[in-house]
Amino acid sequence: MTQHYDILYLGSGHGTFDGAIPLAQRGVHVGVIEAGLIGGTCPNRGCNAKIALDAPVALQRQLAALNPVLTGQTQLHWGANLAHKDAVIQPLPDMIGGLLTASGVDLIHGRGRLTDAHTVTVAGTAYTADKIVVATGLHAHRLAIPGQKWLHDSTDFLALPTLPAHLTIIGGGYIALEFATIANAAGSDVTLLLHGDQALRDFYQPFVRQVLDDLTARGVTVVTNTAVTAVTQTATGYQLATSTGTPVTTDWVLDATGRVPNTADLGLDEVGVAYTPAGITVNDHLQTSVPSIYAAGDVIDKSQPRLTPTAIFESTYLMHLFAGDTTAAIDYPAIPTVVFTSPRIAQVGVTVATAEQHPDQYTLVKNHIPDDWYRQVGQETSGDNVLIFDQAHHLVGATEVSAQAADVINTLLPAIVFQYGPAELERLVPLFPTIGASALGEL
Ligand SMILES: Cc1cc2nc3c(=O)[nH]c(=O)nc-3n(C[C@H](O)[C@H](O)[C@H](O)COP(=O)(O)OP(=O)(O)OC[C@H]3O[C@@H](n4cnc5c(N)ncnc54)[C@H](O)[C@@H]3O)c2cc1C
Ligand SMILES: NC(=O)c1ccc[n+]([C@@H]2O[C@H](COP(=O)([O-])OP(=O)(O)OC[C@H]3O[C@@H](n4cnc5c(N)ncnc54)[C@H](O)[C@@H]3O)[C@@H](O)[C@H]2O)c1
Repeated sequence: MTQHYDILYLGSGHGTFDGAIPLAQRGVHVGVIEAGLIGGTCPNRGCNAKIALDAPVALQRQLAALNPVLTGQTQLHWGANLAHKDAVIQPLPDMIGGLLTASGVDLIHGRGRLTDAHTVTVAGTAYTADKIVVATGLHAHRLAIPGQKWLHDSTDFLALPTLPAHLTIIGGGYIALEFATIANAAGSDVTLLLHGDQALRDFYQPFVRQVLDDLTARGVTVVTNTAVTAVTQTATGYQLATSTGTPVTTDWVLDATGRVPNTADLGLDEVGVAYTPAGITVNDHLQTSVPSIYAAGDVIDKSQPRLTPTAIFESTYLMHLFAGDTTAAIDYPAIPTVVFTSPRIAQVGVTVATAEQHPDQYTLVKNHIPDDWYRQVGQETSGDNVLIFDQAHHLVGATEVSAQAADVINTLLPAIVFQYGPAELERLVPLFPTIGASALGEL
C-alpha cells in the first residue's frame, strides 16, 4: 500500500528540518526524502564545516593583533585542522536524523522525483502527500571551458587531505574570499582570479577593498578583469589560459563561480511546476504554480540572500502555515549576512548604496573602529562601520568591516527588526564592557 503523508519534504537541509521537526511534534504526519547526507549543505559541506576550519584562522589573527603584548608564533596545521573539522561535522547527520525521527518524521533515503501533484517516487516506490515541499538546494556551478574536469568545488576543498602549495581560486564571491582566507593562513600560495574588477558585489565596496587589501598584504595575488578560458594538465600541475593572454600555473583550481538551483530531474516540467534558471517560482505563501506543491530554501527564485537564516525562516513559516497558525503571506525580516574573511564583512537591512541614492530618506553615520576605546582593548587597528537611520532616527541598516563585524551586526539586529526607538533602546542595558555595549553605544 502506498505510504501517505500530510506533508512530504524533498531534501533534508535547513529549508526542511527546522520546520519539519516542530510540525511532526505537533502530530502532523511528515516524511522527508534525502538523496545524500541528512542535514544538507550547511552542516555537512557548508557553514559548519567552513567555520570549523576558519576558527583557528580568526584566533591566529586576534593573537597577532596583540603583539607585543603576546608574542610567539602560532602555526596552523592543515591536517590537524581538517581532522578537528571532521570530528565536529561527522556526527551531525546522525544527530539531525535522530531529531527528525524522534519527533515522528519518517526518513526516506534516496533520490525523489515528482510524478504528480501529490506523489513523489523514490527508486520505484511511490509516496503520496496532501502537500509536498521541494527544498533541494543548490549545486556548484562549473565553468563550461575546455579542461572543466580539472576544476574543483567547495566540497572538494573542504576534504583536501593536504593543501596545495599553489591554489588558484576563480570567482569573487563568499566562497572564493572565505576559502582564500583559510588557505592563505594555512600556508598556501593563493591566486584569486576575478572576471570583473569587483568582488562581493552586494557589499559596500570600500569595505570589500579593505578585505582585498588585507589578503594582498598577506600574500594573496588578486588578479582583476581576467576570465579563465581553458585548463590543461601539465607534468607538475595545471595551466590556466586566460582572456588577458597571461597563463597561470597552479597545483589545484577551485571554481567558485556561484551555485545553481537543483531543479533538474525532479519532474517539475511533467507536473507543471514553474521555474527559471534562478530557481523555483513561488508566490508570497511559498506555493508553486501547482497548489499542493511548495518550495523552501536555496532552491527558490528569490531576492533574499540564499543563506541558512533565510532557509530557517522559510521552513518555520511553512510549519506555521501547515499547522494552521497563520494564513498570512510570508513577511521576511531584514536578513543579516556575513562573509567570514579576516576581517569579516557583515551587513543587514538598508544598504549604503540604497541610502546614498536616497539622501532625503536616510542619514548615514560612519564610525572608525579604532576610535572606540573598547576596540583598542583587543588592539583592533583597522575597521569601519556605517549605520543607516531613517528620518525618525530608527536604525534601518548597518554594515561593518572588522574582526568582530558578525557580533556587532547580531547585536544591532533586534533594533532594526523591531524598529526600536529611543525609549526601547534606553531599556536595553547590555553587559559592560562587551562588544554588545560598544555596538549599542553607537546608536
Ligand atoms: C561552502 C559553503 C559555505 C556556506 N556558508 C554559509 C554560512 O556561513 N552562512 C550561511 O548562512 N550560509 C552558508 N552557506 C549557504 C547554506 O549552506 C545554504 O543557504 C543552506 O544550506 C540552504 O539550505 P537548503 O535546505 O535550502 O538546501 P541544502 O542544505 O542544500 O539541502 C538540500 C538537500 O536536498 C537534497 N536533494 C536534492 N535533490 C534531491 C532529490 N531529488 N531527492 C532527495 N533529496 C534531494 C540534497 O542532497 C540536500 O541534502 C554556505 C554554502 C556553502 C556551499
Ligand atoms: N558566509 C556565508 O554566508 C556564505 C559562505 C559561502 C557560501 N554562501 C552561499 O553559497 C552560495 C554560493 O556562494 P559563491 O561564493 O559560490 O557564489 P557567489 O554568487 O557569492 O559568487 C560567485 C562569484 O563568481 C563570479 N563569477 C560568476 N560567473 C563567473 C565566470 N564565468 N567567471 C569568473 N567568475 C564568475 C561572480 O562574479 C562572483 O564573484 C551563495 O548563495 C552564498 O549565499 C554563503
